[in-house]
Order: sequence, then C-alpha cells, then structure tokens
Amino acid sequence: MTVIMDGKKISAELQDGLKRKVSEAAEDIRVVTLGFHETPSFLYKRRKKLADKLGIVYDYHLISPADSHEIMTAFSQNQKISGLVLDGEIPDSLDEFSLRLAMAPDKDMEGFHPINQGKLLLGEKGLVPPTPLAAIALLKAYDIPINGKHVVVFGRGKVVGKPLIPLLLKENATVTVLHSRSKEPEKIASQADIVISAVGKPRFINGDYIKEGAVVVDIGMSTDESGNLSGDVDSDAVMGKAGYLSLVKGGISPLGLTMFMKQIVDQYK
Ligand SMILES: NC(=O)C1=CN([C@@H]2O[C@H](COP(=O)(O)OP(=O)(O)OC[C@H]3O[C@@H](n4cnc5c(N)ncnc54)[C@H](OP(=O)(O)O)[C@@H]3O)[C@@H](O)[C@H]2O)C=CC1
Ligand SMILES: Nc1nc(=O)c2c([nH]1)NC[C@@H]1CN(c3ccc(C(=O)N[C@@H](CCC(=O)O)C(=O)O)cc3)C=[N+]21
Repeated sequence: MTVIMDGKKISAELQDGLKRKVSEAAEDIRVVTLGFHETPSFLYKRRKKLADKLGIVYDYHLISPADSHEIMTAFSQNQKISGLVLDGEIPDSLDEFSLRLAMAPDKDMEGFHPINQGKLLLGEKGLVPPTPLAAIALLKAYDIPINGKHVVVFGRGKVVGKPLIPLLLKENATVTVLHSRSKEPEKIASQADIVISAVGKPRFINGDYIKEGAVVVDIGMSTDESGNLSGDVDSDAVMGKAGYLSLVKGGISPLGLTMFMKQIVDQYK
C-alpha cells in the first residue's frame, strides 16, 4: 500500500499557527517583491494569495536595471520591511550576484543570499530555500526517519537539489545526488530508502527506480506533451510499490509556499 503524503493538509495546520503569529505581531509584517516586469510572475500571485490569507502585507515593486541596486539597498535598510524577494527573470545586463549581495540577508525570503547559502553549508542558522525545507518538513510530519537512511536526490539545481544536500546531511542521511551526467540512475535510485526528485522532466521515474516500500517525493514540475502539469514521477507506475508518495499536486508546492512565509513570520516572537 502507498500512503499519499498530503502537503496541503500539513500546510493548512502550519498556516493556522502563522495566522495567529501575524495577528499578534506588534506591527505589520511587510514583504516587498522586486520585479523587472510590468506583470508579476505566476509565483508572485500564488505567494500574494497566501500572504493575504495570513495577514501579511505583500507588495510588488517595479524596478529597472538602472535603479535596482539603489532600491534593493533602501528596502534592505527600511525597518518597516521584513522580507524581500526578487521576482521573475533578471535582465542579462545585470550582475545578479551583486544585486543579491545588496539584499539584507535577514530579509532574504528565498535563502539565496551568499551569506545564507554559506550558513547553510556551515550548518549555521540562517534563511533557507523554502522548497527543500518543505521536503524535510513533509518527511518529518509523516514521522519518516532520515537519520542513517540512504536518500537519492535527482537534480542539482540551486532552487531545490543543491540546497537539499546540506539539509539532508544535517539530518544524518547518506546522500547521493544524480544529475544529467549520472550513469545507471535506476540502479542507484532503486537502492534508496528515500527518493526526492527535482528535475522537471515529465514522469521519467518509473517503478524500476524505486525500491519496494521506499519513500518518493516528487518536486519537479514540467508540462507534458499534452500541455498538462506533470511531475518527475510516473505515479501510476510507482503507486503500490512505494511506501509513501508525495505527488507534484498537493504535495511540496503548497508546503513550499507556507515555508516561504513561515521563516519570516518566525522571526517575530
Ligand atoms: N513543487 C514546487 O513547489 C517547486 C518545484 N520546482 C521545480 O523543481 C525542479 C528543479 O528546479 P531547480 O532546482 O531550479 O533545478 P534546475 O531546473 O535548475 O535544474 C534541473 C536539474 O535536473 C538535472 N537533470 C536533468 N535531467 C536529468 C536526468 N535525466 N536525471 C537526473 N537529473 C537530471 C539537471 O542536471 P544538470 O545539472 O547536469 O544539468 C539539473 O541539475 C524544476 O522542475 C522546478 O520547476 C522548483 C521550486 C518549487
Ligand atoms: N525560486 C523558485 N522558487 C519556487 O518556489 C519556484 C520556482 N523558483 N520556479 C517555479 C516553481 C513552481 N512553483 C509553484 C509553487 C506553487 C504552485 C501552486 O500551484 N500551488 C497551489 C497548490 C497546488 C497543489 O495542490 O500542489 C496553491 O498554492 O494553491 C505551483 C508552482 C514554485 N516554483
């Protein structure tokens, strides 16, 4: 039997606590999204919807390459702003690394600031990329042991796969990372107790990749040949074989959005 892990339910429980904390905070919790495009991204809209629900003030501020550093510095110093995010594509003309350096590390909602990335590697407390954090939180919510387990991560992207490595090591997992150049992925993945996939290739993980009873967390998002949202995992093939399965819908996405808000709200005691 395969237990479907319900990220939506876990996030609803966390959101109740967050809502209370926001309402008890002495002042407004204010997050500013900086974007280079007239129309905010899809992700901004998802985050805005959740912020409204939690009572967090969440705004979009249009910037241009010419004024981006100045605005980032000003918002970083502004005591009334708790969180900052960069939205959408960053123009090629701009040095993204140096723009990220201008953000106050303690307002960095996505955990991309080099200080936060360094802290993550060193095991120091800092703001962590929320999607991989959600993967750890989901395993813990289902009392799935990580300590001493073999975890195979598909993907080494900066949003999910790479930050998962230090997070899993902190939990004492044995970590194997597979990427586009890895050989014999089925052979390696089928030895894992836990498989977490963050690639973005429709349904490539079939039953051959999964050990009987293993835990499977699907994070990768893509559109398949019919134009539908697809995960990395062929859920029909894995269903019945996996012990636990987090599907691309109702799994990590809602929990990732919640963790995104949680880290900033938790700074308010
Ligand atoms: N569910 C959610 O809420 C969220 C989902 N996502 C999704 O997670 C995925 C990962 O995002 P991100 O971290 O930015 O990673 P990237 O999209 O930057 O990179 C994808 C990674 O997958 C690897 N890869 C490609 N083909 C294979 C393969 N056949 N086997 C193993 N690995 C492969 C690439 O390898 P190489 O490095 O060799 O090129 C690369 O490391 C995306 O699909 C994204 O949409 C992201 C955030 C939130
Ligand atoms: N730096 C970065 N961070 C991200 O978090 C990130 C990213 N890049 N690139 C693209 C993906 C995609 N992604 C989604 C999140 C929520 C829903 C979503 O639809 N959420 C639904 C729930 C859907 C469900 O039930 O799973 C909701 O909030 O109601 C979709 C997609 C984040 N991503």
